[in-house]
Amino acid sequence: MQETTNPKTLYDKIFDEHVVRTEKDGTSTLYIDRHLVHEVTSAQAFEGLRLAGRKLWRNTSIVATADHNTPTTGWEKGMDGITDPIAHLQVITLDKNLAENGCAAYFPFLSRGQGVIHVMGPEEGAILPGMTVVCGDSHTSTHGACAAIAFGIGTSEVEHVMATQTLLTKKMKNMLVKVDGKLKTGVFGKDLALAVIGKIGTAGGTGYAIEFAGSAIRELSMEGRMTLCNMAIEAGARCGIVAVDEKTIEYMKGRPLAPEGKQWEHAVEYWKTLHSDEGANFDTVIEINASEIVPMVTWGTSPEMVVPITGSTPFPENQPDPVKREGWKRAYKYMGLEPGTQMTEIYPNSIFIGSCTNGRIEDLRAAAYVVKKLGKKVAPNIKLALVVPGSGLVREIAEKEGLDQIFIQAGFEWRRPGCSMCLAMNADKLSEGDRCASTSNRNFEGRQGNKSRTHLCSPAMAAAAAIEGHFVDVRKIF
Ligand SMILES: CC(C)[C@H](C(=O)O)[C@@H](O)C(=O)O
Ligand code: SF4
Repeated sequence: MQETTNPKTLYDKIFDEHVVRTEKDGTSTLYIDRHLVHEVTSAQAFEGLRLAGRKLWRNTSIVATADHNTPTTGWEKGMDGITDPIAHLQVITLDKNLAENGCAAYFPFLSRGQGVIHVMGPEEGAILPGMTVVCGDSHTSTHGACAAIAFGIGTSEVEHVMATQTLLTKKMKNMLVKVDGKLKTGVFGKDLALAVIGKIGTAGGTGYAIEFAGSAIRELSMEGRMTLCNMAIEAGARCGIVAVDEKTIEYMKGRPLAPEGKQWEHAVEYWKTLHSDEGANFDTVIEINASEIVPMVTWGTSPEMVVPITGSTPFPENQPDPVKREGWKRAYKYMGLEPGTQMTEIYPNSIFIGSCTNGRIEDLRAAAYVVKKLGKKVAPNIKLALVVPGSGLVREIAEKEGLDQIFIQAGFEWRRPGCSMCLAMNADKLSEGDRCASTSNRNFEGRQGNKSRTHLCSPAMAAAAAIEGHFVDVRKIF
């Protein structure tokens, strides 16, 4: 008799490999391979363990850094550079917890390798194909780009993983976002991410793991795939994932925590099986033609409030859903904008290039390319233009390539790595009424500072807005 195997999605394949047991109600005990840790969501978990007299089940699963609270200037002042007492305490508590408990790798504040956990993690080879990866941070979805199941968890779950190396969870449904065709020059992974969210909405992916597939995804670099998976959570999906291909394997090669020699060969053999099987069943399929995607910019206070740069802000009366209509009206008030405004007529006064969405080297290269090509200084209406590399390594590579000088000479500030102005948890904040072109992933009310306004876009778009003083169609620059 011929053996028949059930075709599986990539997500189901990795999930099933990690299930310890499944209860009748579908709750599974899932084994966790990699635990990423940062200063904001780990302190209580470590404290919980201590109080219970427990040890870490496998401290070598932990890779950690301090990123949210850390300043991006004044590093010469050492720990004193952290002026906020709570932030200061969180950062030294992380130091203490990791010294006491041990880990696979730790990049403390002020160290050369420090960076946003979701930028530094893949660079270190901490995330390998086929792994289950968690972190007390919603943008853990980023690591699905490495063909891993990666998702954010809460602080009590962080403690559970530390104590048991497992997590109680239910299998998500499978969604396939199939993107075929070619992205036009000047259109990036970020535009694709915003286009997907614009299409399915911020709740479109709720309950799903989204696999991104199709020729346009194969064309994306690993960095581009990370940008896309990073924003899966903004589409409501806790987890985004991309199958292994040659780019994935090439990316892993020689990374500090990647396997070597015989183990590498073994690993690669397994990694090559990490794709959805022919005929695997997806609960939902969305198809997108990459060649139709135009650079995108958000106009409102949710990532789904997004339009192409060639368009204008929408009219609430055309929104059929009454809840959304009210949301739009509120967003207009908050953003200080009118319906029907051409996107190219929006003038930010601040620029933020960085974050775990777009703080990678190819992002800085794209931004620097635009700055150099336009050949001018930051526009007079821009009072603050920050470039914040996502990690120490990104900063080093950028400096070797002279990107820092391109930015500095044009009037940008070149900062140390960290979450920075992505969220108002450190000294990099906007003031009331400020309007920012930002390469981050969230444009919620107050996200970058009390009563500040955020327009999400690609690094090329943010760089162009810095120089021209307003949003422009960056396709013309490339
Ligand atoms: C602070 C952290 C828990 C939070 C997250 O979970 O994503 C932050 O990184 C964010 O981007 O809002
Ligand atoms: S860069 Fe922003 S989105 Fe990413 S982890 Fe930091 S705060 Fe969260």
